[in-house]
Amino acid sequence: MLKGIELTEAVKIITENVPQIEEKETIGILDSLSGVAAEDVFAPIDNPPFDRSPLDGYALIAEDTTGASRENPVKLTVVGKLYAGDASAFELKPNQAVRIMTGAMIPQGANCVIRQEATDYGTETVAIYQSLKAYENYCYSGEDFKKGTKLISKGEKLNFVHIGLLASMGFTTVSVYRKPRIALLVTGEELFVPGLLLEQGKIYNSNLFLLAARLKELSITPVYLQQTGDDVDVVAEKVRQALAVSDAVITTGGVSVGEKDIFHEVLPKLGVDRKFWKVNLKPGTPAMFSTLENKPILNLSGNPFAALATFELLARPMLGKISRDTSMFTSETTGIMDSDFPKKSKGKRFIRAIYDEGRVKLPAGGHASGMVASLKGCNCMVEIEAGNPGMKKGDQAKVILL
Ligand SMILES: Nc1nc2c(c(=O)[nH]1)N[C@H]1C(S)=C(S)[C@@H](COP(=O)(O)OP(=O)(O)OC[C@H]3O[C@@H](n4cnc5c(N)ncnc54)[C@H](O)[C@@H]3O)O[C@H]1N2
Ligand code: MOO
Repeated sequence: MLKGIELTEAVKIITENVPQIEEKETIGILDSLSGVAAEDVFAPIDNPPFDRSPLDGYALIAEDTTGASRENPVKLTVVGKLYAGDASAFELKPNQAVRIMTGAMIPQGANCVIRQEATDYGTETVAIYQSLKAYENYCYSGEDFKKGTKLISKGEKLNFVHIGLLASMGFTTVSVYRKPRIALLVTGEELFVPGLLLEQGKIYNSNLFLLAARLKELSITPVYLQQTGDDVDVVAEKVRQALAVSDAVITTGGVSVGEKDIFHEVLPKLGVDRKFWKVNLKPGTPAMFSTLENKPILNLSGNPFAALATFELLARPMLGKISRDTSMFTSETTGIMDSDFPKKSKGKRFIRAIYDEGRVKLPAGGHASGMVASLKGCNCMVEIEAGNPGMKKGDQAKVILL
């Protein structure tokens, strides 16, 4: 088999040849979940916007409570009541208190709040059973964030915390980079749509669903999902259609050396600039990458695990670059093998596995690239370097987290 390029080289070629999304859009904050901030966001207000009570109790002047205890209470005159949401018009004088609820503005002149449990709950006058220090039980305006603070930086991926924060600043919309539009096209005359009764020689198309679901997990909704046979002209037309509506096209099947491995004919027909064919890894060796008018086409192997492995290794860096979402890049760790895994082939190999607190377990089922069932429960791939005859129990393994 023709020698391919190394994985690092393949990733470099991909990331150097895909454009980043430049278009920004202003969308509702809830719709921005998992979007990438296109601008810095500065707080337009202090939060909280006013000094407020953290307790249900009485706002008062700490100096009035000196020496107060249950045996020796201090009596203060209650001059009014403040609920959360009330605008305070009070100006407290010595020996006065205001009945106050959690979240209400602390009135002018008061410098602390006593919890109601340390009083007699009085309405005209209140007995104070405890001595307080100035600014005890006191929430300052701006203690969460000050007006002008940069709370979100351009390039940050927005999660539920960012969205809560945007709301707490009073924003209803936020500027994000447009989400990438990804097209998925799977090829193969043998493919049947799930739901139809299988005929002899046919299999259900699982790749389209596997990869579409994976994209969704990565917070990308594919814009084009198509299954087609092995007709070169039809596939070429579908790729054209897919490119017209997307930022990148990912396909599976038809990239190896068989007579129906049609992408060798489809790509020249489209007039693409093919950047590589074959990467020195298993599964998914015959992956191909091209660009057409600056848009990437990534052709992955048809075997479901090969498609998934190369999606993780090649498509995710591509998506990371396009979307500017750095969490799209896979992360690595190391773990100790719980069992042996002998490797026959000489080249680099990725196997499915389960990473759990520093240990790497292998699933019970088979590891062939056409096998899907044993993928269940797997959350990583172990990278076994070229030349390594296999992993032994107790070996340290390089783990790519899925
Ligand atoms: N003589 C050689 N034969 C093969 C070689 C080789 O070097 N010399 N390489 C093998 C390797 S490695 C791989 S990987 C496969 C890759 O083939 P393709 O990427 O061209 O994929 P297909 O032939 O179309 O399909 C492979 C396999 O996967 C099944 N498949 C395809 N699409 C789907 C789908 N959407 N859902 C589920 N399963 C799918 C397909 O039926 C095949 O069984 O080539 C080897 N051959
Ligand atoms: O490259 Mo393939 O190992 O059979 O998926």
